[in-house]
Amino acid sequence: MSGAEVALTGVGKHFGDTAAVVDLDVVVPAGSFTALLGPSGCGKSTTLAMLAGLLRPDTGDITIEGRSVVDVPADRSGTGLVFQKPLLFPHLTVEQNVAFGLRMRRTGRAETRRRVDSMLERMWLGGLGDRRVGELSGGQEQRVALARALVLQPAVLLLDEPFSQLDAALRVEMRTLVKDLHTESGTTTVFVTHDQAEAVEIADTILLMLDGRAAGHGPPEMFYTAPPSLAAARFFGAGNEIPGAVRAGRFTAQGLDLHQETGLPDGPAVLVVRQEALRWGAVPGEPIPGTLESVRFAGTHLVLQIRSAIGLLAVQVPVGTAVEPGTGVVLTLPPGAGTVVAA
Ligand SMILES: Nc1ncnc2c1ncn2[C@@H]1O[C@H](COP(=O)(O)OP(=O)(O)OP(=O)(O)O)[C@@H](O)[C@H]1O
Repeated sequence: MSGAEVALTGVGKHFGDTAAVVDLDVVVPAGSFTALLGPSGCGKSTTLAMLAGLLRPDTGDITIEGRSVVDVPADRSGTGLVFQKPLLFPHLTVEQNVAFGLRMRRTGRAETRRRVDSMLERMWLGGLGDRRVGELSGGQEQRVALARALVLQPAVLLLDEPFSQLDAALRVEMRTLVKDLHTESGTTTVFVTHDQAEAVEIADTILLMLDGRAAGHGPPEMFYTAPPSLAAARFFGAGNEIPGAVRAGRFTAQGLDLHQETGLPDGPAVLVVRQEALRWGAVPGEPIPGTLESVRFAGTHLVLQIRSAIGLLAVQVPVGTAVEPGTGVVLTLPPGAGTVVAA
């Protein structure tokens, strides 16, 4: 089944005095792979639980393909859910776990067998159908949990940090599997993670949540090349923050016009520039003279710290670049390399 559009309008949820989710207005496009990203406690799991119909929002509405699901029981909302822990039925076999939902729906015996068998094959679980789930590895258990959700052909697949308990190599394998499944089925997928690298790798769209609120929604590249706020830039590790001000659409720092255009109104602002967006040496762009203070080996590159008139700046250069601390150097800010955000 192909995916469905999911829309949240003014969605909020409190637990006592804690505002877990505040006024969330988001449209998750049909067929997208959306990462719900943010630090611990920002409201990701609460949002997912509301999408799944496990929690009722205090305010607002959630629709799937235009139909409100706020008062629809979780098993009828058209969503499939996989948690951090597989939560399989321990007394059932792999095959019985995967068939469970179909049996509940009174799907015919032959049809159930056909769908379960084909799902087990697809999940590299062929031959394990008769195993008790207690005899499986962590990765196999999580594949059974995925199979159990997907065999029902949900319109929306909801995944809450599904691989966080697996080791690094297995996580990479499972990400590839989930991405391939998404490509094959087109099922709208919402994937909760606190890991920015995982979100960038797996998703076509990221919804960043900070303190219960949406703090940016767009393709992964957007958060690198045009972060919507200082907080969003910091979450993605912007690298350099140059304080300054906007006057008539131009950003200046320490009286220097860095030729960065912005639509922001006049007032204090910060130019965020990733370490890899600054250039070492005089190339086309805004030259920034300074003194090389330190050099740090970072595995795939060197990170240089340069003292300049606009503050201490970090830039990445290839390993092997000839650098000598204490010497005068020139960095370049290429046109459009930074983003001006409100302070
Ligand atoms: N059942 C609950 N009762 C009380 N407070 C809750 C409950 N569930 C969540 N919260 C609070 O709501 C806020 C958001 O929690 P949520 O679990 O949605 O965040 P999260 O981003 O998923 O965090 P994590 O990555 O740590 O799972 C937190 O402050 C949390 O303590």
